Amino acid sequence: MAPAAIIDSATEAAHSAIQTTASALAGRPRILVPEKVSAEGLALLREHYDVDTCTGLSPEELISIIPSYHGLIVRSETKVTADVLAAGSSKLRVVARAGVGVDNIDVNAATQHGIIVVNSPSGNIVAAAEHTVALLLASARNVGRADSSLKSGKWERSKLVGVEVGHKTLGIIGLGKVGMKVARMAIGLGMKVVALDPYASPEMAKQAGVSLVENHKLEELLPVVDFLTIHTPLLASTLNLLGEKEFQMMKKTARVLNVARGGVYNEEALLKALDGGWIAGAGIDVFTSEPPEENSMAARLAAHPKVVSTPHLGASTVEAQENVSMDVCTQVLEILRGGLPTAAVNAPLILPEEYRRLQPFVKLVEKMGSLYTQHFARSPHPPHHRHSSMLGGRRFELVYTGELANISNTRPLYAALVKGLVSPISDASGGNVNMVNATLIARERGIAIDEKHVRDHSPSTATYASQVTLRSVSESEHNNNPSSNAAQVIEGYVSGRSVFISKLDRFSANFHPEGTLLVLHNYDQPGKIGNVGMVLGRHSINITFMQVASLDDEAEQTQTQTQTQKQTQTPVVDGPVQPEGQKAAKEALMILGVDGDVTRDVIDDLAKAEGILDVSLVRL
Ligand SMILES: NC(=O)c1ccc[n+]([C@@H]2O[C@H](COP(=O)([O-])OP(=O)(O)OC[C@H]3O[C@@H](n4cnc5c(N)ncnc54)[C@H](O)[C@@H]3O)[C@@H](O)[C@H]2O)c1
Ligand SMILES: O=C(O)[C@H](O)COP(=O)(O)O
Repeated sequence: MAPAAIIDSATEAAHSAIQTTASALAGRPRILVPEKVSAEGLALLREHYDVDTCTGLSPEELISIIPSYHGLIVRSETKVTADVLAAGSSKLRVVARAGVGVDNIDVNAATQHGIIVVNSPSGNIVAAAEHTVALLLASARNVGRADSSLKSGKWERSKLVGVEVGHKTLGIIGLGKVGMKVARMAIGLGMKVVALDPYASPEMAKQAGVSLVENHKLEELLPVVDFLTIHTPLLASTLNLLGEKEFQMMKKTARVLNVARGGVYNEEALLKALDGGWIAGAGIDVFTSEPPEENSMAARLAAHPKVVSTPHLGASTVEAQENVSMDVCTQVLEILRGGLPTAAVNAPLILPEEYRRLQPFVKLVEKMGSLYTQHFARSPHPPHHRHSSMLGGRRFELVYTGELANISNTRPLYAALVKGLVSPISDASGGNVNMVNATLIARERGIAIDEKHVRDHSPSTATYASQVTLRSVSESEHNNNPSSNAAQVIEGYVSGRSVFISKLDRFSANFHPEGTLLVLHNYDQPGKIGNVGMVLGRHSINITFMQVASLDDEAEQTQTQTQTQKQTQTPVVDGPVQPEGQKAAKEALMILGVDGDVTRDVIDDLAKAEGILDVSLVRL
C-alpha cells in the first residue's frame, strides 16, 4: 500500500513526514523509552524494532542519545523540549505520549521538524476518575492521616472523625471525559453533582443527571459545594483559576480535589485557605513541579496535614497502563511503517492531491473556529450575548461560496473547524482532531455542523473568489425559530496563500487571524483609542496593529431602528444599553494585534475603560 500523507495545517514541514518515513528508515529502526511504559505495547514493537528502555536520563543525556532514535515514547516525566526535538530531528519521526496530557512536549517544535506527536486520549480516563473518587473519600474520612497515625503507634479515633459524601454536593469544573466519569461515579455514591463547563453539552449533562451552572460563573458554584474537583486541562485560561478570592467564597467545611494538572488551583492560595480554615481539606495528585521542588509551595502542599496527597498516580493502574501502551505503540508501529495514526496531536489528515488546493482554506477555517471559541464562546458574556451553552449544544453552518463551492470533498474543512473550535479549550493542541475522528469528536462535544455549497455566487456581486462563512445558533434557536437572525457570524477569505477575516459578529473587518489579538466592543466615539492605548502602555503591552471594524450595513440599520425604539420608550429586546449622553454613538469593534503578557488584570482594566462594552483576548 502506498504511504498516505499526513499534513499539519499549520506547517508544510509535517506534510512530508509520513511519506519520507518508510524510505528514511534504512536498517532496523530504534525506539527510546525513557519512562516506565507497560510491556504489552512494547512487545508489539520489539517484533520489528530495537526498543531501548532506560529510565532516569538527565535532560543532557536525553539530548545526547536522541539522534540515534526514530521513535520516542514518554509519559509525563520526560520533558520533550525544543532542544531534544532539534537534536533528534534528523531521524526522529514520532513522539508518543503514553497518556493524555502533552504539556511536557513542545508540540509546535515537533510540528516544525515534521515529527508527529501521538497520544492516548482515553486509555486512562477510568483510572483518573477512580483516583478522584479515591481522594474524595480519603479526604472525607481522613484516610491518609489515620494511616500514618496508626503506623506511628497511635490510636486517635476521636481526632479523625470524618464526613459523609452521600447527599452532599460535588462541584465539577471541566465536564469532559474524566469529569463526566467522575460525575456518574459520584451520583452512584448518592451525591448531587453541579458542573461548570462553558463548552459542555447541556443535553449530555442533563442525561447524566448533572446540573450545569447557568451563567458559567465560579461565584455561583463555589458557595454551594461540599466537595470541588477540577478536570480541565492546564491552559492560559485555567492557570490559577482558583485563587484566594475563590477559596474565600467556599464553605469552611468544603474539600477540594485535583487529579488534573498542578496550577489550576493557585498553590499558595490553597495553602492559605487550608491554614486559615477557609476550607477543610484537599486531595491532591498533581503539582506545579513534579516531584515537588524542595521548599516549594508544591512541597508544602504535599506535606500539609489537611491534604491527602499522591505522586501523580491518576493513570497508574495496571489496566490504564496496558491501554495507553497498546494505544501508542500501535500508532508508532503504523507511523514507522508509513501508515496513519489514530490519535495524532499535530496532524490532521489530508491527501496530497487535496492539499495544494485546500490548505489555505483549512488554515482559514481552523482559525475561524478558534476565533469563534475565544471570542463568542467565552465566559462571562454581556447579557445580550449570553447563551445557556457556549459550544456544546450549538449548531454550526459552514457556507462555501465562489470557487470553493465547486470542491465537493470539503471533509478537511469540516475537520479543521472541529479542530479550531476545540483547540482553545483542550491541552492536546487541536484536541487530537483529524479527518478520521472529527465527526466523533464533534458528537462527543455536542456540536452539530452543516456544510453548504453556494454555487450561484455571481462574479459580478462576488467580493472574493472564494469565501467561507461560519454561522452558529443554539440548538433551541435552530429548532424553535429557524429564520431567527440571532446567529453569531464570522466570514473569511483567502488571497494568494494568506488568510483574512472579513466579518466578525455584526462588524465588517479585514485582518489576518494571526498572533495575539484583543477584540474590544465599544461605542465608536473620540477618545476610545487613547484610553485603550493608555491602559496597554501602563501594562507594557506593545500594539502591533489596530483596526476599527464598523457595523455592516444590515447591523447599522438595526441599530438605528433600535435607537429610534429606545427614544419612543419601546422595550428593547436585544443589544447593549447605551449610557446616557451616548445615544447617537455607533457600536464598533477595535481589533488590536499585541505583543506582551496579556494578563487578566489587563483585560479587567480594558473592560473598565470608558465606553468599552466587552473585551476578548484571542490567541491564534
Ligand atoms: N492525574 C492523572 O494522572 C491524569 C490522568 C488523566 C487525565 N489527566 C488530566 O485531566 C484533565 C482532563 O482530562 P480529560 O481527558 O477529561 O480532558 P477533556 O478534554 O475530555 O475535558 C476537559 C474539559 O475541560 C473543559 N474546559 C476547558 N476550559 C475550561 C474552563 N476555563 N472552565 C471550565 N471548563 C473548561 C472542556 O470544555 C472539557 O469539557 C487533563 O488535564 C488531563 O491531562 C490527569
Ligand atoms: O495526562 C495523563 O495522561 C496523566 O497525567 C498521566 O500521566 P502519567 O502517564 O505520567 O502517569
